[in-house]
Amino acid sequence: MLPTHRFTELPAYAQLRDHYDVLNSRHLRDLFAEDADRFKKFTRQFEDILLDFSKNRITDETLTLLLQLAEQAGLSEAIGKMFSGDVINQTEGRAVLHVALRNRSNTPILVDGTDVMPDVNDVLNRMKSFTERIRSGEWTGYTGAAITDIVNIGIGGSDLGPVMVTEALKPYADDQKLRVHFVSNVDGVHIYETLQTVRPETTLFLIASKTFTTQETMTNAQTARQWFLDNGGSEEDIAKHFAALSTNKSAVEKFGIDPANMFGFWDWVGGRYSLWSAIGLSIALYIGFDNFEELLAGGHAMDEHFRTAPLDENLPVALALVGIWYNNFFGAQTEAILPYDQYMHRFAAYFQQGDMESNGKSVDRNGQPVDYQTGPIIWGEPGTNGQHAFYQLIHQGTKLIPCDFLAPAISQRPIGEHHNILMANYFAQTEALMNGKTEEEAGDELRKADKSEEEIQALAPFKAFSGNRPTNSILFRKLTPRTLGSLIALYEHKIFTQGVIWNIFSFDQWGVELGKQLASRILPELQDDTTVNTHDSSTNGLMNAFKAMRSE
Ligand SMILES: O=P(O)(O)OC[C@H]1O[C@](O)(CO)[C@@H](O)[C@@H]1O
Repeated sequence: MLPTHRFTELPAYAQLRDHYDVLNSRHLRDLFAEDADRFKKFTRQFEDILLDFSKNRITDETLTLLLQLAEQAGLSEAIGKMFSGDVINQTEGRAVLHVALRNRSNTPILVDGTDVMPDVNDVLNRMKSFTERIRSGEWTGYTGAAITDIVNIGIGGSDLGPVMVTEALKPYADDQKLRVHFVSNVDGVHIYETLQTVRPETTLFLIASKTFTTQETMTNAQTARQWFLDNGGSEEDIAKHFAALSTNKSAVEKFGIDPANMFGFWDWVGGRYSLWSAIGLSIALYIGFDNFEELLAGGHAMDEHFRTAPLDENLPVALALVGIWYNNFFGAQTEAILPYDQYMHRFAAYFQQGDMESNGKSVDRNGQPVDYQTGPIIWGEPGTNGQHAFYQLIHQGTKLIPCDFLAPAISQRPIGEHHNILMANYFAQTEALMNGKTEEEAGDELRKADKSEEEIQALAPFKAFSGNRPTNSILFRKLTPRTLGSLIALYEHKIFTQGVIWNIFSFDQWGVELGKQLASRILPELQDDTTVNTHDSSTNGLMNAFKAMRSE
């Protein structure tokens, strides 16, 4: 069990409120002018990853108070409990052990008195030999031809992680010919379009679902199965073309997948933390098992840092505290994740689930409604594309949007001046957001451009930037599997830290249930043309309009 507290009653909370009143009127430009050591003070290094959080509206005192807040919330104890397999997902009665999946040191981790590492290693070994057989062409489809295409069918945590990682690590798949496809949406368009591009005799379907009951995944899996049977495959051939990644053995067998092709995991792996488990099989197939192990090693290295580094040297803790500062004291509603790396184009989408499904809660660990803000809205796109879309609002809008800027020093595809141009934009953006441009400076520029004093007066207010807009810069050497593993774990532990401090449960997701329940009640009502009158007037009206439109 995690310790509980009242977030707003922690002594440091009141001190931070008072401190906010002082700091809110300070400009980042002045904070930098006053303190030559700011960069040194507010950067933290972990292996090849540098976190610079100096361009935040903080001082030494802010950081001290935020660290006290973390200590008073029992963060150190909570970290210990997660790593030791305590039942910290209390509403589901489960431990939270994605860290065990990447525990390369193999130190025992006990759940109910049993070490989970032998089972973890057993599945990893099976994934390794399966991956090698598929990639080498030893495993063949029903015509004797090697597998060329992997279709992962899954949704949420059984999709977003593998999609994000396979995109991010595309350069590591250069050596081989396997293509990966991902089908998640129950919209038939998704499976239709994917099946257009593959052939049954050379395709391996991975049915990825922790529960093996998710409506979208089961529907897509049945459609894939039928397509396979309709296009040359037989029932006996299914064993060569379907594998399951799941915790639910009986449902897998019922679906007709050979238990030898099932790669299991455990209830202590949350869906949105599962890319490190058998759910990562598509990743291993795509980039090879050695690279998959490097990804795990990177995650493990960050775990060890999070578990052992003092809080004030701890990268996930720094990210979490800065986020809390804006979320709970400045009233910021959102956070943008902006990778300056095209291969990371699904990174923000991945952490939309990671963060929002974890910390989108309004009841605290005492079962009481919270009277403070919890998880932020996460969004973002890669730079520089975002600059030409939504950065206007970040620079000059009325909302405070803390942003994380991520970038590699070394491009995976060094072509001409591209990377220097990309990085020039990366550095320019955080500098611009911090410093802004005064009306006076805007006026001087207009004067240099020979504008009349009248024009200057009229235009300067529009050309000024308030600045004082906070950013974190996360600079890393290169987007290797190891570094990506560390970056993912960095954000995972940030989310955990914030959940502990907000006194909420970060590892359940009851908020997704109601919609699922209602959809299964509505589905039979859509199966004929009878007028619907069992809901409110809007839902009835919409369903009846839908029925009328489809029969026109
Ligand atoms: O892997 P499953 O069981 O199909 O679940 C998929 C997703 O559905 C959810 O339970 C809720 O939408 C997610 O947490 C999970 O990642």
